[in-house]
Amino acid sequence: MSFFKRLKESVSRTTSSVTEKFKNGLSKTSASLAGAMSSVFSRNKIDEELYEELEDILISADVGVDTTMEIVDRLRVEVKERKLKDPEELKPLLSEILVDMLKGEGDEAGMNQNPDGLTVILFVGVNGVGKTTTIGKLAHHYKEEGKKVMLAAGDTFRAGAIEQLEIWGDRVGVDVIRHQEGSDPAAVIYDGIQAARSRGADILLCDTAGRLQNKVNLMEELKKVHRVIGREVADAPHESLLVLDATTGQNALQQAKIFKEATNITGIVLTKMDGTAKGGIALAIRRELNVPVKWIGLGEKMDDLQPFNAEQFVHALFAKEVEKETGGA
Ligand SMILES: Nc1nc2c(ncn2[C@@H]2O[C@H](COP(=O)(O)OP(=O)(O)OP(=O)(O)O)[C@@H](O)[C@H]2O)c(=O)[nH]1
Repeated sequence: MSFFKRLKESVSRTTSSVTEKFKNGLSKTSASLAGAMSSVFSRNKIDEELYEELEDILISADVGVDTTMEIVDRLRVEVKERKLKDPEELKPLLSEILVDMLKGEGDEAGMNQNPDGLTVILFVGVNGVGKTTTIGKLAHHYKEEGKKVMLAAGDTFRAGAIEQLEIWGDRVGVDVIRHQEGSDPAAVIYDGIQAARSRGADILLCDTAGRLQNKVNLMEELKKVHRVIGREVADAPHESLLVLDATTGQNALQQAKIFKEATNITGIVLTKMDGTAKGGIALAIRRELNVPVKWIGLGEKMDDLQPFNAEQFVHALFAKEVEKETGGA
């Protein structure tokens, strides 16, 4: 069976609204990639020039130089092994390689949760990347699953951050634990844990301030937060998610590298994918950081935050080609 057929089968296992969300959210990236690639695939033979054109396209989609080289090298090997001659045959092969690379080495992008007690999830990232919005959307997601969710307003540094989280708390209908602006984030999160326990919450989502200007401060603050959480709840935080704005491209990658040096990151949330034509950044982040992308922001609505899925992602990029080959069946 061709890879496009397999891809279609695999995405049809989730509800069609999820597939539509991925397709709509990634339509800018898909349009720009598909447009650029059509000239590659309509060449009359697979040669060095074709590979070079493909490299340029991937790099300009923010896939990053190292990741692009890895993709094209794998393509060359497979073309030789499978004895492919027609550039058209590269489309499904390229999609297959992208799915494989986005999946990583078998580590599923699922969220680690406490099987018997409170799950604590920590959010880190610089201001303006969509951290508060992501916490709000995730609170909505878990509430829809029937979980009791609470929020801890640990970004005590940025003016307005606490109020913004409270607005989300009201909107979603979950309690927010807060202190005064400027207070100790670890103390807010400590109180959050106590309140979550006494109110029987399943999940506590903790905001933090993302001060990148001073790495030592950032490190110390996050270390203290981790220490407090770990002392109160065994094996917590269960996830430490770094929120990155996809529209900032290679800058997001740089931020991620600094955060990764400062603290233990278990997953990435890539926001605003709907606002960029350079969604290739997801690949660069996955490969260069070796941290799974766990959630993806595909729009501003509450249910536009989706669990990341490599097949859905690649399917959305090549949706037109998949439909063409599988005949819309
Ligand atoms: N289109 C789109 N917009 C998003 C997405 N995620 C967040 N936003 C928007 O990005 C803007 C910034 O989001 P915030 O949540 O305020 O940013 P923030 O990271 O919390 O800022 P700090 O509180 O300073 O950390 C808001 O207007 C959000 O609606 C997304 O996936 N798609």
